[in-house]
Amino acid sequence: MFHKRLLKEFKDNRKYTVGMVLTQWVTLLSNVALMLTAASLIGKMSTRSLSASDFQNILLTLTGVLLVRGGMNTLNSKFSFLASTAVKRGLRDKIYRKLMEMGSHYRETTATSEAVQISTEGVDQLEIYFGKYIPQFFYSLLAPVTLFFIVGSMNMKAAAVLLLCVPLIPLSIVAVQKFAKKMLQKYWGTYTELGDSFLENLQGLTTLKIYQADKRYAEKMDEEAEKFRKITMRVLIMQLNSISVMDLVAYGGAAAGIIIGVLEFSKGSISLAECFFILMISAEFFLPLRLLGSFFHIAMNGNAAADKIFRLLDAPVPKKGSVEEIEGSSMQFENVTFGYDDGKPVLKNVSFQVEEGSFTALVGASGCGKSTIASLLMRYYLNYEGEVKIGGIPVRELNEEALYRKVTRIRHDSYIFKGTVRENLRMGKEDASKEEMLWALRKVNLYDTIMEKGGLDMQLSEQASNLSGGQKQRLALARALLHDSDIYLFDEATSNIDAESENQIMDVIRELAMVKSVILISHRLANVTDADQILMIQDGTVIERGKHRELLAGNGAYAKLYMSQKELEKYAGEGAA
Ligand SMILES: Nc1ncnc2c1ncn2[C@@H]1O[C@H](COP(=O)(O)OP(=O)(O)OP(=O)(O)O)[C@@H](O)[C@H]1O
Repeated sequence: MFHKRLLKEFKDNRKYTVGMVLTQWVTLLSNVALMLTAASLIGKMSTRSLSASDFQNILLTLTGVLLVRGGMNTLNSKFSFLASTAVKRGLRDKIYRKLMEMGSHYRETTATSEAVQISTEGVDQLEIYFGKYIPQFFYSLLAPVTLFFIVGSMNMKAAAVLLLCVPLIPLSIVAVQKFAKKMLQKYWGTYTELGDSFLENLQGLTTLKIYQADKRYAEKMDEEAEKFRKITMRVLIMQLNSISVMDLVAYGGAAAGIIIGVLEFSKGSISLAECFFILMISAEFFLPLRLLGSFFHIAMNGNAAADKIFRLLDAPVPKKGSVEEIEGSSMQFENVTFGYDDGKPVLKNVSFQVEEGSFTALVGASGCGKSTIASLLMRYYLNYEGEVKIGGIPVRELNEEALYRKVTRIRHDSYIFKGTVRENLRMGKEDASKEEMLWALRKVNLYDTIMEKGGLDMQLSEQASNLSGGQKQRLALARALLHDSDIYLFDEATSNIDAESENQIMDVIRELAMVKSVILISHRLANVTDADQILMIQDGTVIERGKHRELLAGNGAYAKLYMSQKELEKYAGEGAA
């Protein structure tokens, strides 16, 4: 019935729940007063003993009831609003803080689309849960008992029949609940899956178009949408059916009470006025529970959403490091073994040292583990054996801010934000002066291009789609230069771009390597020949290490790969000529 954890987390909301129950109860009492007055009026009409003061009474009662109902409704809506906004704000705040705490690690437990869905629609589902369902639950217990005593004071038999029929509604709700819980979980699962593929397909639309796979994927998404439509329809059918069952019970119960009332009147046990009152009030025994039943499915949906929200809130947060300052900029891998979720080791007993201010290149076939090494240095994963150190301090102990001040990673798909060039550059250095920004643009040979397009105020579209691939990557490099960290990790920073941009970027990297510690991951071995050390990686293991000349002389895997690339580039060059 209730999500215990939700109630515990928001126990401050109890005062609003009490307020809502009380306002509904006072409204019920005022309705009873009105019905009693109306019933006595009818009674007097039957005995022809009606006087002018009776009309006055009913008018006064009616005005009083209207005023009380109006006041109570306003109060009720206010409490409902306060309860639901407190929950929505509280939960969204918790989700936000959790996501901030987890940083990029949140993706290990929750897909981005799911995080968005649960913090928007998921949280909205709880509005009715707290604002309507919970108070209605308690009011549904209070109302029939109150009415039992009022009707019981007139006729115990009718009151007992009405009260005994009331539990049939919750019984039907419990029966539906058993069936509904699984269905609603499935509904949410299908919903988030659909959101996931929608987001992914939208982001990859250009790729899908290029490979003419958009139609196939559209059909796949249609199938998923159809699956979602079917489960939504099943949920709606279940809700409608259960409301029909509740209606049957509610109106059946009220009819039973009315029949008893009429029989009692015909036996002379109650007056006509009392009979009329029972006739008018009997439905009130059931209406609160019936309304509860209609909120029930929304509440169950809220329960399923709450499960998802708490799964995110309970996800383990990677241990925060406490070291706030890193002195040196050397790097060490000491017997590091690591695998992703599937447990298969990607890095096997990797050890190497990068001296402060030196230039190290990581090379090897695709999938051998180069980027994984960069990810461990960036502290993206902590569940490895061995030790990864920066400046002699294990990265596990490093505070993320300190690490990001120390290390800048530039990937082949660096993210450029929609906005001006200035805004993007200032991500690298918040207080960068105009001169510094222009210096960085000159360094990466982008100054003239940007000046032609509006200078630092040039508007960049989403993902900088109004720049070429090479320009975009050079802008990312300019931003990284402004960051001015002691360590730079270039992770395939020159892949997929034109040769001119590649050469310009490589010139900057070489220059940078004279004053900073640089690790360069590159497929193209011609780019790494100047490195102080080259690590040749194969299947997650460092199989060769040394300078370019040493490795060539060794005639091992590196030498073979270098020669074969050289041959290929020679043929390509000749072909182009
Ligand atoms: N997030 C991840 N989850 C699971 N497996 C992953 C993940 N990232 C990489 N892998 C796997 O780990 C292995 C090493 O990947 P990694 O990206 O480190 O290789 P790489 O040498 O950088 O490759 P490339 O040169 O193609 O970029 C691959 O088999 C890859 O499939």
